[in-house]
Amino acid sequence: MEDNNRFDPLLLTDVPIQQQQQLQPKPETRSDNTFFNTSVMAQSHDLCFDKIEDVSLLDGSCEAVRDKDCMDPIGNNVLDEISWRDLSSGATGNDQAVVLDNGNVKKEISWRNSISEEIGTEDVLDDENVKKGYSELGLSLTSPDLVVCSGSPDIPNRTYEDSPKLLKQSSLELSFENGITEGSMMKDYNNNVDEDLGSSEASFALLPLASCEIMKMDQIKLLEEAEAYKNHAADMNDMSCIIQSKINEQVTQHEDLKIRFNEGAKERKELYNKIQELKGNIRVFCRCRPLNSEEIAEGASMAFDFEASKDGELRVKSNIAFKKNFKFDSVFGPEANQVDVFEDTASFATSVLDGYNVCIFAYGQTGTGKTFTMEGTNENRGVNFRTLEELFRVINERKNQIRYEISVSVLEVYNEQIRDLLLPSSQPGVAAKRLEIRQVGEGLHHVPGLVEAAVSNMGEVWEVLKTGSSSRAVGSTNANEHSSRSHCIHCVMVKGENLVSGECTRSKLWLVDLAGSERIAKTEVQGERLKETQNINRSLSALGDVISALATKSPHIPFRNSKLTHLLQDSLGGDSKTLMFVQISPNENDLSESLCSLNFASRVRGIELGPAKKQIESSEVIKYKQMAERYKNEMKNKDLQIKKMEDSFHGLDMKLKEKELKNKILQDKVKELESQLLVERKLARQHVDTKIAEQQMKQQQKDDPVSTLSRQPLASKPLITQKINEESKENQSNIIQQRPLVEKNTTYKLPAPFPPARDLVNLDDNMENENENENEKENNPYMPEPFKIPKRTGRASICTTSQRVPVRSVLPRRNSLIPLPSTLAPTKFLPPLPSIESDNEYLDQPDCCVEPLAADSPKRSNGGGKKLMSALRRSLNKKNQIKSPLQPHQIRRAGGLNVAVDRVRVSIGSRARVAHRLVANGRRIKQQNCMEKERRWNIGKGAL
Ligand SMILES: Nc1ncnc2c1ncn2[C@@H]1O[C@H](COP(=O)(O)OP(=O)(O)OP(=O)(O)O)[C@@H](O)[C@H]1O
Repeated sequence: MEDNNRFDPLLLTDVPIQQQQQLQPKPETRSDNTFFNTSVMAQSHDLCFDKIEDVSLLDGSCEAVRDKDCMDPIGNNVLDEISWRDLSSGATGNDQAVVLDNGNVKKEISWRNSISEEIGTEDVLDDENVKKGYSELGLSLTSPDLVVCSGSPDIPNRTYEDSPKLLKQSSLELSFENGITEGSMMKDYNNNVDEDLGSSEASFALLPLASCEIMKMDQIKLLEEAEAYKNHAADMNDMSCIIQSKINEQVTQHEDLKIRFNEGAKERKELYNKIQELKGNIRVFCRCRPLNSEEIAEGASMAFDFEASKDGELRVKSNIAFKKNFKFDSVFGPEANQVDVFEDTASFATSVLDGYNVCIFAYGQTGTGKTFTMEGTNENRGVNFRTLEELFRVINERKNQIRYEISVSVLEVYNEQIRDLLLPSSQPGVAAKRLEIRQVGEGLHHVPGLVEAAVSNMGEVWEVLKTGSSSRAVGSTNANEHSSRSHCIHCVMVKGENLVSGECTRSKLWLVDLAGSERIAKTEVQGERLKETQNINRSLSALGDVISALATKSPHIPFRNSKLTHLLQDSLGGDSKTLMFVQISPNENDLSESLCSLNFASRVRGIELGPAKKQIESSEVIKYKQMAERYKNEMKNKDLQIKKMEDSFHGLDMKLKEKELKNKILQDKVKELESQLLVERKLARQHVDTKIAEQQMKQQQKDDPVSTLSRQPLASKPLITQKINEESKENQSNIIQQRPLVEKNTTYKLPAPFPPARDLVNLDDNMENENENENEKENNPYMPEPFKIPKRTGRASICTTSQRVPVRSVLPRRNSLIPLPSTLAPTKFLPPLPSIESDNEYLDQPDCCVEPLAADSPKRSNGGGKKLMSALRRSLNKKNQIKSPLQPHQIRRAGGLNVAVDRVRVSIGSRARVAHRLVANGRRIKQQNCMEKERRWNIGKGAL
């Protein structure tokens, strides 16, 4: 069995299993034990040749092998052996000659086994010789196949021509008969050995016999081994099948495990993210730059142990006095590239598209790689570019469900001033437009007037980023050749509209590259750089205060202490997701600064703000927003209208004042005219009286010349006339003084209900008559009671007709003897106003009534009286006209004002101040009127 397990390296290693199977001997060949039987020999030969053929098959052909491996001694021997075998079988020609019985075979075997013992003597075959012989024969039990195939390399070169000699020898050997004893055989054999030992040929002579024996042995072994091979091959086949299936099983199991592991890792990450979100959505990544060439040249050593650091842990090297480990969400060592860093950052880009506000900012000491991480270089683009690239990638993925609009703004906070880096004027050295932060809603801050560049692809994005970057304030310091002297902020505004649900989102992504904190003593900055550094440090310390307040859940968070914190208020306040890159230097010399940054970052990581809020705008909200916008516009328009109205009111107010002034002037004039008119009227009346008296006298004289003579002439009462004249003058002045102003009529109230229009004139007449009579009475107490005209309806004229007026039996006497002026002063009158209003006004003024003519006046019948009456009427009209032009205006205006005030009240609602002013104006006017009235009354009283 042990042999069975021994595999020929040639067969097992180089020959495929199938070919090995072909090499197996046929099982029938084992059924016959007769080795020297022709058939057995033939079989054995066949087997050998088969084997050799197979060998030749492996190498191409026997010939090929021979040609190819002619220098190989083993190969040569094998081939020689084969050729010899061919020849020997062919040369004997008689199969019977080689027939041996089983007993001989056994003997032969036993001899072989005992040969070494029996030879025993030095001169026969010592061990060495046996070994030599064996080796010469190529006997090798350990490699039975090679017994056939190999010869000893020590065997001298034999040629095919040697074969007949060997064959002859072989034939001799094979001619032993069955009865040959072991001893004789040994003897003969020894003799032969003795004979042949001396010469090399003798050894060759032994070969055929040995070869046969060996062949027999080989035959057996070959058969056994062939069987074993066969079995083994079958086993191997089975085994290989099993192994193959096991391998397949393992592979599938491995794949399965791999998938499950990935799923598990993903789930773990999601859960971790959820925990982070619940904690407060501030995540902190730590990144350390590699040592730069200068540091390497100086022989600086690494302050951190990144190899030992794992799973977000940062270990400070132990040889340093201060030992501390920090824990962050991710730690990127010096060997980490931009792709590695962005791998963990990409999820934030997706969050922006999902409607969350996101803020990513880099913080750290100057020269630690903040700008490298955020902006990167052309070859190694940073987070800014990659995040936008990711945005567009996801937008493209979601293009069938959601429509997005992206715009980018770039600004910087330089020396506590906000500058727009996309404005063309923002070139270095050019005074930039100053911008301020405004609160546009609850928790929403905005910088009005900031340029928002709409971008739709990465080409446009890159242009915007380049423009912003080129305008940024950069200076050279000891710590960094291209040190950022300002906080650079990219604001990406994302508007999303879900095409299916109609849900709208409006979110912002802030990408902030902070200016580096630096120790002034260390960097030795001066002048402008010093000022910049102080501002940078101040704003970073304000950021630190905000972080501390947030961490301690202070009720007041000092966001407004710096422009930077004011801008980042929305991001740090809790509604958004925040990622902070804390950048550190690997140099041991910078350890104190690095530790400061790391402590700060740890505090940031400890802040718990609660989950981020999705910035959703539902369709309803949008509708209401649009409505609010519309109303806002309408309000704006109304405000404009009100302003216009205010202006026009102001103009009207001015005009009103002007007109009041004019009015006053006119009133004065009216007063003057009225007094003039009164005088004229008195004069006219006197004249008329005189005329009447004259006529009466004449009439009386005619009727009764005697009595006329006995009567005291009118001229005999001069004193009375004089008295009357004096009284008349006094009355006149009193009347003028007592007479109210025309405008007073606007507030003057009629004592009785207003009479119908048609009665006005009659009423007028009656009133005039009454007044007249009273005046007359005053003037002349002896005067008899006048005749009262009964009230009539219908249109009445001042110029009454003789038919309408009843003849008075006794006419009153007039005492006035003052002569009339030759002509009345011509006055230009405007045509009388036909309105009732004017009549009313007229009626409102009892002092201004036209004196009625006596119904029995002889003037009625003559033209002179008519003329006078018409002159009086014209005068009266003139008075009316002089008085009235302003009055209707005033009334109308007052009405207009009221209406306007009402309108204003209706239209502007809360804007009552305009109306108030107008009302106040109205009130003022009224007050003025009252005061005027009072004043006049007082004057009047005083006069009385
Ligand atoms: N991870 C990195 N790999 C290779 N080089 C880096 C890395 N980080 C930074 N650098 C290099 O270090 C130098 C300083 O980096 P950078 O200007 O980004 O620092 P900074 O923190 O922005 O400085 P400052 O605050 O002064 O602006 C640059 O030359 C940059 O290329």
